[in-house]
Amino acid sequence: MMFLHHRFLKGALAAGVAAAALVATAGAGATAAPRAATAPSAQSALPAQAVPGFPEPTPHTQKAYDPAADFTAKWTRADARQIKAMSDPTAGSRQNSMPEDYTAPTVPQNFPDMSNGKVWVWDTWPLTDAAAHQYSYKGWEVVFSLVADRKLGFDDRHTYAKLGYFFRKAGVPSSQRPANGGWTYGGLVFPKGLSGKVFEDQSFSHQTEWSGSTRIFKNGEVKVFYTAVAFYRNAAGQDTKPADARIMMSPGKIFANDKGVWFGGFKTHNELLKPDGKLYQNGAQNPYYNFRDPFTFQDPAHPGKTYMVFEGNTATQRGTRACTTGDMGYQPGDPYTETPDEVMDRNAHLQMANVGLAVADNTELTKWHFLPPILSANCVTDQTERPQIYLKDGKYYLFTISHRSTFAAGVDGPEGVYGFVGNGIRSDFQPVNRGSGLALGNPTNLNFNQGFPFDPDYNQHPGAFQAYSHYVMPGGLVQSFIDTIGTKDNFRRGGTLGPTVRILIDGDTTKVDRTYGNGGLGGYADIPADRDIKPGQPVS
Ligand SMILES: OC[C@H]1O[C@@](CO)(OC[C@@]2(O[C@H]3O[C@H](CO)[C@@H](O)[C@H](O)[C@H]3O)O[C@H](CO)[C@@H](O)[C@@H]2O)[C@@H](O)[C@@H]1O
Repeated sequence: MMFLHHRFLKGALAAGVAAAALVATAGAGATAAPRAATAPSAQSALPAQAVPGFPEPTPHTQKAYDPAADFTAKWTRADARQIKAMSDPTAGSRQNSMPEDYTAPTVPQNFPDMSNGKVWVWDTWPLTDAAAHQYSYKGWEVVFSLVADRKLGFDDRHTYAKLGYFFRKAGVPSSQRPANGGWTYGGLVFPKGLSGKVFEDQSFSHQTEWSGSTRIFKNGEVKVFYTAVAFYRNAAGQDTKPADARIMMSPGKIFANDKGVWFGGFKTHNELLKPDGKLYQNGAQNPYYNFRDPFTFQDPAHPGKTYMVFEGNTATQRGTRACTTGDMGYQPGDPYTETPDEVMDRNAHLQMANVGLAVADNTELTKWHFLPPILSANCVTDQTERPQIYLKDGKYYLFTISHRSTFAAGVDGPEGVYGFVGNGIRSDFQPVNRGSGLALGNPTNLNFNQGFPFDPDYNQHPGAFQAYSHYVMPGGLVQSFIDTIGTKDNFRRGGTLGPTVRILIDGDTTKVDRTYGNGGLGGYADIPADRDIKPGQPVS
């Protein structure tokens, strides 16, 4: 069965009404901020060739700071412009095509379904310890996924999302697994009704569980970190989110026998954090604020402490003209520069993403406090989603995902993974790959000069929306879910995990490994554990 994809709808509607379509989507529960509240996108009115030349990326020192310090690295507009600089065939490009090194191979439309039609599946993460080692438990690999009933349209899934899990036998080579990865759907993780108790106003029309990470400790103890979101029906019959999202933690236990895996506990749901309006924007400041996707970890440089990165926004009132010269990031002599006022006149200041940092105040991980954000993308993009800290060769990588539609006026990039490298969890992070930040994008027929939103060339590539919500695993393996494959006249929605790909991470570069799997495409839903744990065994 095919569902009409809202992206293609927007593409067909063209720029004049696209902003209205975005507002409508947001009213139905989306948190992607429209670029302009009332007017059509300012960027669509730009001349076809708005960029006469390219700036250099902003220099970033990668210097490390104390995690509690008040230093926030910037992903600047000059940095983000490198995405175009390395892909535009006409404009003195560094590369003369969208570089294959940062582009995922195209996924075919005849993909298998990992849940065999039971549920829609999207954001997914493995069972790990605080160092991101992926554990099997008594010989079973386990993953956690946002799931929703297949009776819903795929784009309605966010409003009804719950946390589910899958398991499969560990230690089987990908080539010997069934095409869909061989996972068994275990059902929902939490007992019904508990994750929504945190909201003072219980009159929500529905309440959802968003992403997330799950950590394993000794004796089969697990802690699930997730985002609680409540939707309230307004007089016009739309679902809105007046209550701030909460970052939550619920402790439970994993059990397994030779037949499979199940969980107990999850009776207590602890509220850890809600946006404070000082470091992290809240709903009173912006109805389209983003606050979610906790990822917890320990930093070898700060033993005994547990940290969390999460998706946030700069804490200004929506519409505040808060972007600075530093957010632009241009250097003296750059052939192309913009002033903050120029870009804010085009509403770029409605896109104010950051990556947040918090630290636990107790060993039970039930009490936390905010630290200043580690990265801001003011006037660059509105969403830096599902951030994760990834340690390799003594470097600290910050990976995050971003939609094309959330880039600010005048900057652009494909759906995919963006990466930043530094020397600590708080660092002057340098965007990877020619200073752009693009680590792994969906394949596109990019023509960045046609303006937002959804230029026809972009949408004509069947892979432009093939994958989202990537998660970078040990060994550079990257898993993601399939969103839509095809063009507007012939497409198939996903709702299942796509083929795992591998990126080679080396210093400030990443590169798609096309020798991995079949031309770079590994097994579908292939999330291999790299450690096995028995009950009672300490987890490193
Ligand atoms: O389901 C919520 C979790 O999913 C994440 C990452 O996948 O957020 C994705 C996000 O985008 C989806 O909705 C958009 C608008 O409806 C749509 O344009 C996009 O294609 C979808 O992937 O979901 C929220 C809510 O709709 C939106 O703000 C995000 O961009 C993750 O961050 C959430 O925990």
